[in-house]
Amino acid sequence: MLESTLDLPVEARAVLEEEATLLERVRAALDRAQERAADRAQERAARAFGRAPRELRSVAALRELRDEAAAASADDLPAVLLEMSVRQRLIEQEPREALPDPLCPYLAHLRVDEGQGAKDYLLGHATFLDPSADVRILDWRVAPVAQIFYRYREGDEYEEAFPGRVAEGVVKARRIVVVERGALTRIVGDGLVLTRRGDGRWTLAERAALAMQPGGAGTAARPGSLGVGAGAPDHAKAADVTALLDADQYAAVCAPPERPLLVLGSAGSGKTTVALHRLARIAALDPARCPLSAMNVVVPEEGLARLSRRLLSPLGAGEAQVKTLDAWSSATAREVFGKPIALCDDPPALVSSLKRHPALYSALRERFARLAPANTTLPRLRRRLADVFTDRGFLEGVVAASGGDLPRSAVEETVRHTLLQIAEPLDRQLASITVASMKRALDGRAIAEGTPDELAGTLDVDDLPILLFLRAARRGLDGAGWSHLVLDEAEDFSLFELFVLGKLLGETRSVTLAGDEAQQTTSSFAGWDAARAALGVGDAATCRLAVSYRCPRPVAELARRLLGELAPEAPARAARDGAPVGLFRFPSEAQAHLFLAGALRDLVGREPRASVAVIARDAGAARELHALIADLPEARLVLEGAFSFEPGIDVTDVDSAKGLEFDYVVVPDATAAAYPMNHEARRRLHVAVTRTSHQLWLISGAAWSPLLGGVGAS
Ligand SMILES: Nc1ncnc2c1ncn2[C@@H]1O[C@H](COP(=O)(O)OP(=O)(O)OP(=O)(O)O)[C@@H](O)[C@H]1O
Repeated sequence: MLESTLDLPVEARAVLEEEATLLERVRAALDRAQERAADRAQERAARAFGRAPRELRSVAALRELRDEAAAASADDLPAVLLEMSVRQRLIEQEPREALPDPLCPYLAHLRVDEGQGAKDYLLGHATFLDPSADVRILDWRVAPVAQIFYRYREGDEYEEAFPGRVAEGVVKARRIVVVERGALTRIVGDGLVLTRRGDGRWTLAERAALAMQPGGAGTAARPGSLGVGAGAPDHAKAADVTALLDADQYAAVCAPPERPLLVLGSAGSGKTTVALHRLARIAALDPARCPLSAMNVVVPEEGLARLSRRLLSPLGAGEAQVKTLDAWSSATAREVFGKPIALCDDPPALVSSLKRHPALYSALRERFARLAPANTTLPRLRRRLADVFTDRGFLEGVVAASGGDLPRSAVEETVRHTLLQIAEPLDRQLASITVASMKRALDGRAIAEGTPDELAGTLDVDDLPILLFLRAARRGLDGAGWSHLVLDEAEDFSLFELFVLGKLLGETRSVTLAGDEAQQTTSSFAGWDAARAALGVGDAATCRLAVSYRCPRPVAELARRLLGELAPEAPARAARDGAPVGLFRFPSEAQAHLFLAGALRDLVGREPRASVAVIARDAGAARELHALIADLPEARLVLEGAFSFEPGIDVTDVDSAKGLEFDYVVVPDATAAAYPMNHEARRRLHVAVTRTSHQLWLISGAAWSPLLGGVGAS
């Protein structure tokens, strides 16, 4: 340790020594606590079973018994199995005391002086106190001291009302601490950043200077080279975001649980982070009233659902239910209507747009204002919906009210699709034929498979929220008993979905909506007032996050330019500088692809820990690109959101990548054909580029997208 810090100035060395000593003290205290916990568990076992506890609880002994069982004779087997089950139960019953993880016991260090000498507090995900060792680790979710950490900076005087007292003092030290596999690897103080390099030596940077380096990696991007070192093997792990929350984010996280909250902000400003931290805090504050099993997160896409689960787990909230909108509406429809509903796999995009549009919501409210509750059974609602979607006059009214969002062709397309869906399924038409083989096509498939007849008898997944809305509006829905609800990427929820979710939320009203209108990728957004009203929380407080943390400045600036007139008035402040955006245009698509494949191969060799996304305009384009690098073990085609979040290259499309982030993003088709001059293309390209946390490349094998304006020309 000492030798590895010799190059550092005295003060930096002192900080490092201090943190190393503190970590050592914590580790020793945790070791002792673990031993005590084990002893207590053994005593309990001894009391309960009257047998030598250590021997009973031994996992090794259980393994031996398992081997014995495999070789036991039929006569001996019952006795061996009985013994095994007793031991297994004992091991399972062993109460797990929630001690902090010794390999990463805390995230931050706060030293305060309230007039009686300095006192050290550590913030982590679980509370652990050992006064005799002067160790205080506090759970950030519930400890009042966390307020001081998030609201003040080093040297600040503070005054905070805590339960039963007013705390006054001075912040002596405020440091974010990164511990990886039990070893200190980074200390971020308010004025300095200390990082342990791969060779074990420590380096020092000014905090402000660090923010100006691309990806914090300290390496400049070379023109034509993808990668700034973020995924290099010796790159230190980033600090836990829980320790990084800014004062506005922390205030939103601490908003009263019963108060509905709308969290707005540009891409990468921390909306998901705030929403999930708020959920975790509410559960920790009152686990009896707000059990995690009754907390729900609903998001539009599978990728974000997976990411949300990963983010909730270290916050101690891994048991919260995370669902996609489609999974939620299918499960709810099954529950409410009491039977499974056959769904059409791939409804036409235009029909989906119409079914999610706010103009349809208004029109249906009016049309069914007097629907009798008795007419809200599934068969009757289906019939009424079929009438609606084959009523050209009504649909033309919806298109006219859509303000140009929906083209006239949506009317015919919806009528045609609905007629196929309400046709009598072939199975039923052929019911009189009893020989099964006669109901199969020549290739052995079911006779309707792959034909328009396959649609007969189905509904679209977008019909389910409409059916549920009609049912809920006329007959109500039983509350789901949820204690908190998070709706992320809420700009993509339809008013039907919001209405039904609001009814299920019932009296609780504990809800966090997070969204960004500039990122809407479906036709459903009706404005935040309408969204709040449909959800039944018209009085929700609004919090606007102003700093863009994910994207480096060049990417944030490009993203804003792409939005053009759709950009919010006040630009978000980019938290750091970074590598310039790479722009590469080639005369043909084939050349563009060859160039990209080469750059990706180089990058995974140099930075095996990097996450790279190649975000194509749609699934078909993603498939083609993946074929080019399919031989690379690091390359994965991800179309249904099945992201692994492992290092490597995800070749995917805009819809799948929504809400996610990657070290490096490549848009392989920034062409006029893929992103023409219209609002939808603006928002989609904006979503793609803002997935970047370190470096962005735009590639075109034809004319640049006009949305890039002067950027592409240069
Ligand atoms: N205060 C902060 N300091 C540093 N990093 C932060 C901070 N808040 C959030 N982040 C990081 O910024 C990134 C973006 O956060 P998050 O995904 O919550 O943003 P978002 O607003 O939901 O983005 P999007 O709208 O694009 O889905 C994440 O890597 C998160 O850990």
